[in-house]
Amino acid sequence: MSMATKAGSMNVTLGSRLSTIRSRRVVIEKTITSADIIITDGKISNILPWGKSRGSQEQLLDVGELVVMAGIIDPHVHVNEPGRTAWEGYRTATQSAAAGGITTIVDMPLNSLPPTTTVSNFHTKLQAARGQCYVDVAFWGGVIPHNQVELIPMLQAGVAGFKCFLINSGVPEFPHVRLMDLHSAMSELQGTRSVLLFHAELEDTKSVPVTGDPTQYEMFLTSRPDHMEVAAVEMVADLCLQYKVRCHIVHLSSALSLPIIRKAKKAGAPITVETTHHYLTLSAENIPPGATYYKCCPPVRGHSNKEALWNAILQGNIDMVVSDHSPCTPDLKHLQDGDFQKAWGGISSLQFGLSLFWTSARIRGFSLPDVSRLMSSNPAKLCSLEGRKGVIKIGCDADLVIWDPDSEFQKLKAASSCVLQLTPYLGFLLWGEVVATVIQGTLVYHKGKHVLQPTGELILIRTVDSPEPDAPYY
Ligand SMILES: NC(=O)NC(NC(N)=O)C(=O)[O-]
Ligand SMILES: [Zn+2]
Ligand SMILES: [Zn+2]
Repeated sequence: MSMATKAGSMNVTLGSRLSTIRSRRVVIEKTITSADIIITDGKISNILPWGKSRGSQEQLLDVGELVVMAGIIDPHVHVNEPGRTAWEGYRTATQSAAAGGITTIVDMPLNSLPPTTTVSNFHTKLQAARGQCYVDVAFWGGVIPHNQVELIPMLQAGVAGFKCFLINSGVPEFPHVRLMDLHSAMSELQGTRSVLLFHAELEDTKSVPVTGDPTQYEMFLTSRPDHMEVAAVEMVADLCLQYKVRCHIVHLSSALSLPIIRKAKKAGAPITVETTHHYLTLSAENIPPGATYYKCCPPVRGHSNKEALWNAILQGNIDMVVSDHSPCTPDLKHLQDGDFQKAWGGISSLQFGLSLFWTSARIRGFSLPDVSRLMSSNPAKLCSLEGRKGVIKIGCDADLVIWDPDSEFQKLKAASSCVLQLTPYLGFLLWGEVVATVIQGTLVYHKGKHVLQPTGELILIRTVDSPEPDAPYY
């Protein structure tokens, strides 16, 4: 369903200044209401009943029945620039985000070279991002052994919080932490209101090495059993209760860890948890031999685990749904030999998150306000983006996503180079066959003007003051 047919009188030249956005379906917290969203100097200044705006008609964008809601915030994105830009850079990552209705991404501290583990490395990262962002970008700092002296300075420099690994991260320059490192990091962070994110898997020292055919997905899955996550989550929950520092479990893959998190929350631990689109969309039973583009850590597990994750979200036991967009160049995925043990662990889904989630959520009893809570407001709270001073967010002030949740399912079409350029096979082999809701447009705001980015072909509507044809907004 194209924007035009469903929208009202779109009598505004895209890329112009807007003072009102009118819709019959504006998602505001738990409600969906007909409203006029009033914009003053690029910020939402008021929300009036539908039709009540006194703004000029030329600056009115009436999107009819299309849904308008806060842009998606994805707090788990690996943008590997500088250093591994060929895996993913800011230009492609933020174009892909805009193509999928995501208006803020929070960039993980690893896979770029250098990793964001010192203030100086953070400044290198910021330098690399400037001038390439099509949506807003905030940044996580990294906790690794012996860098606790860098934590407060990184916080003061503007990172949104911190991330650490409890198991090999896959890149040598970001070593995982041991318990003693966590005690020093948590002591540093006590009282700062910051947050520490955990890749929660612990090496299984007791287990016998898994042998067998490395092209069989089952062998890889057996090598990373649920109890590696359960043991890690138990350790995080204990630390969280001990230090009362906000802790967040990233990419929860196993539902078996959920009772621990629920119990810790009840005991007063400031702990939250996310799961990802691939754990909610894919299941182990359907992963063919050698299909290493499905490899991620922790692994995609079985169908019944996937159903348990969906139930946990419905019951409010999982706080948010994110991408864990972790791309690499196709050669690193060992597509030729199909060796799951050797292949890079990471799945690219940034552009497709909202479509993937809504495609299943809409038939599982979720409402649009649920989507906004799970994919915008809760992630915003995680990263303290709701106005905490000091968190650096660069890019343009991207605000809203406009879409048609009732659109016929269509084959997901990679609109931006992020999925196509870097992982041509992976993007399509993994998601190309998925039919899902397509996002119509993302409203981004730049230098006094709103730009509606229709997705599909991701046409960047130039703002009148952008120097060259597809200049980045920032
Ligand atoms: N270095 C990575 O990007 N790792 C990521 N890889 C995955 N998830 O397979 C992650 O989030 O752990
Ligand atoms: Zn991880
Ligand atoms: Zn990750």
